[in-house]
Amino acid sequence: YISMEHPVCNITASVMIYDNPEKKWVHAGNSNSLSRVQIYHHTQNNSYRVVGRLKADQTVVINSAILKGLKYNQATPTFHQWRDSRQVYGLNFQSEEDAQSFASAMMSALESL
Ligand SMILES: CC(=O)N[C@@H](Cc1ccccc1Cl)C(=O)N1CCC[C@]12C=C[C@@H]1CC[C@@H](C(=O)N3CC[C@@H]4C=C[C@H]5CC[C@H](C(=O)O)N5C(=O)[C@H]43)N1C2=O
Repeated sequence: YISMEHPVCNITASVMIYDNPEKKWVHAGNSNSLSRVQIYHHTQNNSYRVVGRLKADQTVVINSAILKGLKYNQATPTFHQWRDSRQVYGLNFQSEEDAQSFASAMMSALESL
């Protein structure tokens, strides 16, 4: 099977989802544990998505399309966030370097859309 999607980055982060009614951030997958967060590039239709899986049990905790015009907000040097049609996502990185590495992969994905 030739997968049409290829990871263009692969970073460890804690994934958070904003609970709008409660007005607070919650840990995705209800687990304050680390996830492997990847940006996948679907080569055939030149689309991208962010996929995150808990390291502990591979639960998918984020699966969000990166759409043209997405505003990626680097709220702090180690907490970045963005919205999609359904939710607001936050990534808590372990270092500024990891955050920058993810941000540059996100930015180049956005530029190529
Ligand atoms: C207009 C808008 O959506 N603005 C967004 C940010 C944003 C800007 C541009 C493009 C996309 C986004 Cl998501 C926004 O301000 N949001 C999205 C939902 C929550 C929030 C709205 C209000 C609050 C004010 C403080 C800030 C926030 O939540 N922060 C700032 C960075 C900080 C970092 C980490 C997280 C982890 C837990 C901690 C907390 O909530 O106690 N926390 C925060 O307090 C985060 N907030 C937000 O990020």
